[in-house]
Amino acid sequence: MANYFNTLSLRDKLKQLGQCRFMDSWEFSDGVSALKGKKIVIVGCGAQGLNQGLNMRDSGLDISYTLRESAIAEKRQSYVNATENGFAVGTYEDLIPNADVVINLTPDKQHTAVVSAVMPLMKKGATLSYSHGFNIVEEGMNIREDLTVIMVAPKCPGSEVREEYKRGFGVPTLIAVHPNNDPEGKGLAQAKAYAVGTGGDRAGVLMSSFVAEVKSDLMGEQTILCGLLQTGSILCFDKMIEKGIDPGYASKLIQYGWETITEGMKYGGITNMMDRLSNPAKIKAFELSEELKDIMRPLFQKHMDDIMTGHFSKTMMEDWANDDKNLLTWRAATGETAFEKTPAGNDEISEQEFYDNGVLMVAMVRAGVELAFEAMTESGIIAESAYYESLHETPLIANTIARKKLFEMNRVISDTAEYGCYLFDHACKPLLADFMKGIDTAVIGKPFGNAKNTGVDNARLIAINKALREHPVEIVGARLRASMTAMKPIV
Ligand SMILES: NC(=O)C1=CN([C@@H]2O[C@H](COP(=O)(O)OP(=O)(O)OC[C@H]3O[C@@H](n4cnc5c(N)ncnc54)[C@H](OP(=O)(O)O)[C@@H]3O)[C@@H](O)[C@H]2O)C=CC1
Ligand SMILES: CC[C@](O)(C(C)=O)C(=O)O
Ligand SMILES: [Mg+2]
Ligand SMILES: [Mg+2]
Repeated sequence: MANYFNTLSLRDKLKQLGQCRFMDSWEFSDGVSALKGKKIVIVGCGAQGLNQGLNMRDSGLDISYTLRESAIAEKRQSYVNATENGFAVGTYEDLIPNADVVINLTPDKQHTAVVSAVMPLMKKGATLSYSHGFNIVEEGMNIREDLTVIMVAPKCPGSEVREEYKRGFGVPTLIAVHPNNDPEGKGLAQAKAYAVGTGGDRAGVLMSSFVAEVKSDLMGEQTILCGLLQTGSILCFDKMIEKGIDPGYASKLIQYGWETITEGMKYGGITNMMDRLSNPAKIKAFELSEELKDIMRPLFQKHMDDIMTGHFSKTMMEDWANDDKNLLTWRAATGETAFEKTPAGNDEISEQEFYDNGVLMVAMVRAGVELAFEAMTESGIIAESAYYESLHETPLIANTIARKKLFEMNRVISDTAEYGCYLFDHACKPLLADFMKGIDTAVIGKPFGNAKNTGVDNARLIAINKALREHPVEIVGARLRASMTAMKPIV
């Protein structure tokens, strides 16, 4: 199998990378009808499998789960997830031959083996679905010609897919039909119905391509979404300890700080997050983030380049072939970091204090979101997609750190995201070593500035506000957030 993206002509690469249209809510007026009464079988019952299945069943669809025989025999967690929630569970032989739609929600590493096993059992004209296109785009998996191949990719962790649905809403979702596998022309209707089933249509759906999803998803998760949050957590924590801040306080400031400051960003973009700081602190955060952008830009560009050329996927697949040696070593090392091992203290930290004492964290978030967005859009990924994979998803990942630190984040995200996160983190920490030497508690751990002297230069403040507000991620973000709010009352 050859990397599918690399087999495309430049023209086709650019066409598929640039495929992205924000769909109107009227385009979902048929609801789940294209899937109503169809036998839908999900392979795997993990982070995405369980939560997508629960939503689709609540939306009136016929859902059952197929698991590998060992998972059923040993009553593993996936078996418990499915059976405790009242779903029928069976082997591939039991369920796949009657399935109209097979949804592959196993880890990316397993896709070639799983798809090779289920494909011969699938009935003629059935549909195979993914929530991430790695297998098709990076591994070049060829699917039987009579099968339709679609993708419905929620832009968030599985836990949020369920929580948002229960709130009567959904999470932004990207849908796609593989151009090589749409023999009956039904792929789009089924993908739309699936997005309605998970609640994705209520939050906004991007009509995209397998290629655009893979390249943007990999970039987001490696850099701002997971990689930089991991690097930032470790560096900020270690700096506070070096400077004598109470370890319990430092641990708490980081663990809950990302969630709090990115909540401000969720509502009003980088502009609002920065506006939560005092004027002198905002100017300092802007200066730090400019410096961070200059230092980290080549690393963000390298990740984007390695994703585009297939170098990243090639090296990760080498680790798959090596029994995940790197992944497992890096996972264990993360568990040993001082931040991970220091419990959060009992100090009360007010919402505003997370901003005031976390100026460096604000600067890191701004730098990371803008750099990721810039690297993606410079490479032909459309702004809407780049927004979801940078600014939009950062607060959702920050929530996982608030639950149980980096361990929880890396458990909830896919193994593919986890691998890329460590790769970025290992390159980024040394890159920021000199920068961190100049950092003290004025920007992490203690309030910035002197409460008695809050004066700033007007012209400088105006120029900074303009730069923040006019960044393209803010322009597209304001539009997308407005349409998400407009969609909510339709529910
Ligand atoms: N994690 C997330 O939030 C997101 C994930 N995605 C994508 O969704 C897909 C699923 O990822 P995720 O939910 O993280 O996966 P998980 O690791 O959470 O779940 C994997 C499931 O697959 C089963 N499984 C593992 N290996 C095999 C195998 N060889 N054969 C059959 N079943 C197997 C596991 O069961 P058992 O081991 O018991 O057999 C488990 O039920 C991936 O393509 C991922 O990129 C997309 C968006 C976000
Ligand atoms: C950010 C990581 C992710 O892409 C996701 C939750 O969207 C993943 O692969 O887990
Ligand atoms: Mg993702
Ligand atoms: Mg991913």
